[in-house]
Amino acid sequence: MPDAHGVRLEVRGAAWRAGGRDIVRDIDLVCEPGTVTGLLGPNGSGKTTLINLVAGQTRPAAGDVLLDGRDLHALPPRERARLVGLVEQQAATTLDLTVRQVVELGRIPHRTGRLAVFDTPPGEREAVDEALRFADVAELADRSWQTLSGGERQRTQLARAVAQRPAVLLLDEPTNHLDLGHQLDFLDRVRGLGLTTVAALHDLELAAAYCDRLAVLDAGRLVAAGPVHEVLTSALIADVYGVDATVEPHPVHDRPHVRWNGPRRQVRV
Ligand SMILES: Nc1ncnc2c1ncn2[C@@H]1O[C@H](COP(=O)(O)OP(=O)(O)OP(=O)(O)O)[C@@H](O)[C@H]1O
Repeated sequence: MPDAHGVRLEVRGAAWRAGGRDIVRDIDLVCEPGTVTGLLGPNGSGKTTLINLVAGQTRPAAGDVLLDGRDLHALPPRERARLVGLVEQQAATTLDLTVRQVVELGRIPHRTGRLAVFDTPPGEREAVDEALRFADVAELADRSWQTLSGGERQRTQLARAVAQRPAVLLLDEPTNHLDLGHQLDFLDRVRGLGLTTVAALHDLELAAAYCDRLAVLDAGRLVAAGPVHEVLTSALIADVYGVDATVEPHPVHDRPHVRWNGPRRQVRV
């Protein structure tokens, strides 16, 4: 598995525009090395947009993304691809690849010379095998990607990102196809990687249980960021999600536990 070698990620005044409007703007966010940051916010609030900016997939219209002080968007593409691993919300491909071949794609940024895409060099097979085991997809290695279930695809994409051995791991709603057991297992394993991780999550319970810090987007603006217990309050849930909820310490793990009572507008006071 990758050593704990996360870098410091800093987003400074970042903005991105499309369709004549600001999709995100004035985003200032610091993620210390090896920490897990949960990115929260309602549908359309800009989580995927911010993740794509940090992944180097899109360029900010304003501001910077810095990795250990270096401008991510100024790095050579291959170096950027080595440093940042991305598990997208819905990874689609029409190619008929096996699970092993999908995971091998994670090694491409590390290759030098004129090796064919699936011509795995000696020594690299180990990284791929480790990643397959890590994400619990080793038994699926020879299966066609096209035949996988949603959860199996998500775990395969995690294996690809782990095989890449990045310094920053970006996860866009990584647990949305996973059953409860695999959700807990997935986030537990991700924490164990020790990478600087940003995960867009809709499940507030999971975010509270597995993240060190939370960052909350609302209509493209960062409205809160900080340690989980400071950010995840009933006032924030009411403001951002329009939901009446009670937040109290979880009886087992002492992290915030969210109990929703209903949409805010229907709650009588
Ligand atoms: N290329 C684009 N052109 C126009 N609008 C866009 C474009 N990309 C994203 N948007 C809009 O920007 C907003 C933010 O989208 P984004 O996918 O970042 O939200 P999100 O917080 O990830 O949402 P969800 O929780 O639904 O996945 C949405 O209103 C979306 O429709």
